[in-house]
Amino acid sequence: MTGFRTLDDAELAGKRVLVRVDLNVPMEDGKVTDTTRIDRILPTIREISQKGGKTVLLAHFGRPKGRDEKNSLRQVVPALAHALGQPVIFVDDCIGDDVAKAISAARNGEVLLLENTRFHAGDETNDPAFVSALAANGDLFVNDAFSAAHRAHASTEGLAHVLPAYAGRTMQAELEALSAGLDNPARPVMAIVGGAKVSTKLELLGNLVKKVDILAIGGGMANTFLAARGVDVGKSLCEHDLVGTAREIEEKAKAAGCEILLPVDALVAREFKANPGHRVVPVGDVAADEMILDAGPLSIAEVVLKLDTVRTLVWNGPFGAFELRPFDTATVTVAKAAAARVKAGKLVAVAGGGDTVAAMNHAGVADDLSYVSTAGGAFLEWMEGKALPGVEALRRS
Ligand SMILES: Nc1ncnc2c1ncn2[C@@H]1O[C@H](COP(=O)(O)OP(=O)(O)O)[C@@H](O)[C@H]1O
Ligand SMILES: O=C(OP(=O)(O)O)[C@H](O)COP(=O)(O)O
Repeated sequence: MTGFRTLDDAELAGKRVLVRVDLNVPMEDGKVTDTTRIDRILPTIREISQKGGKTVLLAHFGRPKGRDEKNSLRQVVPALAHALGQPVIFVDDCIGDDVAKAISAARNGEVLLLENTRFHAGDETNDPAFVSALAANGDLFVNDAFSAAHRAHASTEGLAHVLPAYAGRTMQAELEALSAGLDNPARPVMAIVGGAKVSTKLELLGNLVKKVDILAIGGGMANTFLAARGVDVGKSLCEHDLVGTAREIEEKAKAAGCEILLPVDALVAREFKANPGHRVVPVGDVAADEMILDAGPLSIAEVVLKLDTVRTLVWNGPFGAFELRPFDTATVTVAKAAAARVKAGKLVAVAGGGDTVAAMNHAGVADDLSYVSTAGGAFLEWMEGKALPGVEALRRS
């Protein structure tokens, strides 16, 4: 890979190597339910250990406001240690003397995981004092978190300016695979954007509609667009204060000649749990106390038909609450349809995002798509053609 220093360029023996990774993994009852993000960082950690460095992992989990046990990275330790096949030393802060002592006590080749960087406000504000406090415990910085590279945070961007900085093996692999698959995508291109992170992903659809021919919208994102069209979505996940933005995106799509597909029917329920009483309704018939939890059969059929008209698919965000049956139906059906077309050589399909990867694994197609990225928001911003702060900071000056 040109333009970046990689682990090939780093002198690692005896060094304290701060490695930014993405451990924002799907969890249920305190257990990791999809280990893809963990599995992808293993090559970097193992290489640092083999070359005699101490790996000091930095990561965020969730979007905490201050310290909160629910978002502690301690709960990720068993899955990480199991995948790595060696113990992981957990330190319950990411800056300060206790961190320094734990690193100094560790032997070369050992692996430490520091507590959630977002427990300190300075991470997200990229506060220079917090950057210095993080940097005090490292000799080198390796960024292996492509999926968090759209964030200009202290642990993703700031550190690269104060320590010798290198791209990790996953960062390298993601950039190479996305460039190879999508730099000049075969047209027409369809994007599917769903999921729950409506406010952070809605804005970027305004640019995405200029890059793709069809945009199929699902999940909480679709509910916000439906509300913008005057549909009553009941208790559904929906950012009502963003309906103006949704309308603007529809206008931009029209101007750019991008077709927007919204669900015409839905699976609705009164409770957010597996196998509740649910019904299939046209989107105009959602009762005030019901939630849309998945796209309905007509909507699924429309998306599957469109797959036959496009040559490239990019996908972030599930169509529904796929962790709960039967609200995995739309995501699983479309995933299988995409995988079949990839297998037949008719489609290049790239899917990405922490929960999207889990959904593709759940559908049993993760190995059948053209590429599965660990990144969701970062992947969409990369698709838009935006410079990602975490990547830009790694470029050789
Ligand atoms: N209609 C819906 N209502 C509530 N949650 C939904 C709905 N559709 C999808 N979701 C949720 O969206 C989450 C994934 O969203 P997001 O974090 O944006 O995806 P990713 O991590 O792949 O980028 C899943 O946990 C899923 O349950
Ligand atoms: O899970 C992540 O992104 P994704 O949901 O877009 O895949 C990353 O860890 C970034 O998390 P953030 O969107 O809270 O900054």
